[in-house]
This record gives sequence, structure tokens and C-alpha cells, in this order.
Amino acid sequence: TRSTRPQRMLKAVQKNATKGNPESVISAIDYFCKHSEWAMNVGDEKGSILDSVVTEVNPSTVLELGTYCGYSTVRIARLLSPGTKFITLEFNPANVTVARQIIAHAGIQDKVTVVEGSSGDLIPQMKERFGITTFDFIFLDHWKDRYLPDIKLFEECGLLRKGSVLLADNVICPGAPEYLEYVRNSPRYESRYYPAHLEYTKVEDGLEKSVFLG
Ligand SMILES: O=C(NCCCCCn1ccc2cnccc21)c1cc(-c2ccc(F)cc2)cc(O)c1O
Ligand SMILES: [Mg+2]
Repeated sequence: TRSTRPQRMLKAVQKNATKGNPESVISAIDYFCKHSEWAMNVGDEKGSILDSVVTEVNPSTVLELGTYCGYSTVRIARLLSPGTKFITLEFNPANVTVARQIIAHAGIQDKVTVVEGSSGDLIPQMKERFGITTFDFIFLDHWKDRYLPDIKLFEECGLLRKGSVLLADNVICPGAPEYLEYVRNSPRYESRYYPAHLEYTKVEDGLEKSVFLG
């Protein structure tokens, strides 16, 4: 039967990227998406903004919602200090399988735990299952209509501390209007928009960075 796009992306990484070299994995995926098939990785333009925020925060605990094929997972993991606790959550088991192989090709498999499940189920389990008290950095890149319920879940579960940084992809395209309205109007967050474009296109998109004020 016909392969899937994530499987074709994995083949391109295995063929074109150097094992153990995260930068070459990132480049191989960007090349695949620009020249072969578009895919919903955060991409190089928004990825550079992601890099700068991760570097600035220098987090000890990280959560990514929406692993997909592991592109942003590799981008984040390559910047983390040794001993950082990094969890990435993916709903689709076929994507988990591809992501684990792309992460292994990059050589950063020891820096991240890939968990299969949905945010609504897993967020309340973070403390008991992974020994997390609070997250320093959260990257939201999953179902756009889950951004708002999940940020409220983080608050309810006591997973944010003064200074926790949330970075949300796709706040313009596909869009997360209710989430934007919440973080931009809540006195508990300091929010800033980083304009960019939808990955590998000229369509307007951007990232919203929100700092929890406690
Ligand atoms: O839909 C997007 N991502 C989410 C994919 C599904 C996530 C499922 N999932 C993973 C973890 C998890 C945990 N809990 C619940 C569910 C969970 C997305 C879409 C576009 C896009 C597509 C077409 C178009 F024409 C324009 C833009 C661009 C992006 O950058 C995106 O990120
Ligand atoms: Mg995205």
C-alpha cells in the first residue's frame, strides 16, 4: 500500500541527513518540504524564532504538544542543556513511530521522551507519571482548538510557575483566536506576537509568546 507523507519524510532524512547531526536532519526536512512535499513542521522561519526563545529561556523542564515527525523536537532538543527534562506528546501512533526514528537519526533520543496520547488526558498526569512539578517552557503545536482548554488545564494542575513561557504556533493560520484573546487579555500573562509565515509558504502566520506572571 502507498506510503504516508511522514514515512516519505523519514526516508528523505535517512537518505540525506548525517546520523547524529541534528542540523543536517533539520535541513533535510526543510529541503523535503520545500522541494518535494509540504508538511506541517514549524519550518525554518518560525523555527528560528523558536530557537531564539528556547535559548533565551534555557529551560530545565520542557513540554511540546504536537510532535508530528519530530522536526521541532529536534530543533528544541539540540539547544537544551544536559539534564533538561523534555517531554513531547503526540496523538497519532503512526507519527510517534516516524518521530522516534527521525529523533534517533538526529542522535537526540536520550534528551527527549516521546509520549503517545492526548493533551487532555496526559497534562493531569504529568506530575505523577513524569515527576514534573512545573514546566519552564511549553511549545503548543497540536489541535488549535485545544490551545485554550489546555492552558487553563496547565493553570488548574499547577504546572506553571512565575516566569513559565508558553510559545504557540499557528495563531494566525490555521488560527487560535480564542487562545489569543485569552492570553492577550488575561492579567496573568504578558503576551507578545512574533509575525512570520506559514511554514514553506508566503501565507501570514506567527508565534505568540506568553509569560505566566503567577
Ligand atoms: O493542525 C496542525 N497541527 C496539529 C496536528 C494534529 C495534532 C494532534 N495532536 C498532537 C498531539 C496532541 C495532543 N493532544 C491532542 C491532539 C494532539 C497544523 C496545521 C497546519 C496547516 C494545515 C493546512 C493548511 F492549509 C495550513 C496550515 C500548520 C501547522 O503548523 C500545524 O501545526
Ligand atoms: Mg504548527
